[in-house]
Amino acid sequence: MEGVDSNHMYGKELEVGVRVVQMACSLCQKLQKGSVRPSPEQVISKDDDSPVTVADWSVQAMISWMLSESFGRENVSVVAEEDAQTLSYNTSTSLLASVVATVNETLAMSARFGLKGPATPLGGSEVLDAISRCNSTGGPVGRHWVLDPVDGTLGFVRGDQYVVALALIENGQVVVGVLGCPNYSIKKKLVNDSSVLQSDLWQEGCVMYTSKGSGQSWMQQLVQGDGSLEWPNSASIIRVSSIDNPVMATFCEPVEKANSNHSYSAGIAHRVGLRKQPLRVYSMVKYAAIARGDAEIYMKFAKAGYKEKIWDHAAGVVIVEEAGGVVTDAGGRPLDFSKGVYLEGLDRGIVACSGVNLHEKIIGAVYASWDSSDL
Ligand SMILES: Nc1ncnc2c1ncn2[C@@H]1O[C@H](COP(=O)(O)OS(=O)(=O)O)[C@@H](OP(=O)(O)O)[C@H]1O
Ligand SMILES: [Mg+2]
Repeated sequence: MEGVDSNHMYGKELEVGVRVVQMACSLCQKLQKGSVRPSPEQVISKDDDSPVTVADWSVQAMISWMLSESFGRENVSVVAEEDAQTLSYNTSTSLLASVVATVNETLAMSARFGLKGPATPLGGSEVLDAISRCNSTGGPVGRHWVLDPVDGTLGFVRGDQYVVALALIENGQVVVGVLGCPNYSIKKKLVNDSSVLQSDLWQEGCVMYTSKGSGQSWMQQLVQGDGSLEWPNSASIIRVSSIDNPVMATFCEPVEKANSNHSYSAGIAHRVGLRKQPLRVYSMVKYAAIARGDAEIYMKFAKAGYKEKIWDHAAGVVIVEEAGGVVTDAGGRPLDFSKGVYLEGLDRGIVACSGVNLHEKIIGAVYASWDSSDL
């Protein structure tokens, strides 16, 4: 019952990654549940109409700062979703103040997560600097951290599923993946005792992680309350589902029709004989569900012209693969993380499956139906 330890390849990167993602989840939970939950005016619309909140900027600042501290600023290249422009406007003083307060409150808990915080609280310019440093564009050479501070921001704002996603790419390959899922519970063992509420048997939130080539993905509980993170820790190996009969399979897809064509995926589902209603879930929790065997298929077919970003997939893909699953584009080719910020050359969409049989069926159905679709 122990997680991958620091003797493992990428041991230090994995350990620091898990620690900072745990800390980031704690930050997000406080914001999502607490009195400081973002008010509507603190949910800002970006140029692509997607929302951004204090949580997105605070997580990015905190993780960027911690990675620099742990590996040396000059060695760290981070490709991440947010920039600091909006926060730097004169009109954003109170927004920046909220971010700075949230970052410092979180960094003050560093010791509980086995990390070292700053000697004195960070100022506004240091926080802006930490966010802006994550402007790397990645590429085929060297090491690049890839961060989606809050993936599924809509889910976060609505009190639903979201993740903190951190990955490390080395020479174009995803080598470490960490997914923090604050609202995706771990089911504890069922207890045959009527005095115990079943709802008390669920532990809130989990963190999944892996390193490439380990052949194993792991899941641990989210640190709750005043708890501390132990490492190597008590974690469980997760494995994809063994179901390969389409009749029994569950498929998941994005909640928003704007992000994936629901009627096209329904057509694919019909062709391969999937019977269950789709599980519509915000964020990379869809990859998490495949990795731990709660669903068998994840399909995403974005509108023509939309370019998928590496931070929306990197951590989820490696965790699914190491848990025994298959992830490709809709043409059946591996996703290419070596081309910078975007998954360049992506063919039609993304298909993640628990095994090769289901995967072959879905890809076959895409080839058989694409020309008659309006995508
Ligand atoms: N037009 C369009 N098409 C496809 N994908 C888009 C599009 N616009 C945005 N995005 C990206 O989708 C991320 C959310 O994807 P999800 O799978 O979680 O979708 S959904 O929220 O469940 O509908 C979302 O991630 P976050 O911004 O981190 O929430 C975006 O990066
Ligand atoms: Mg995202």
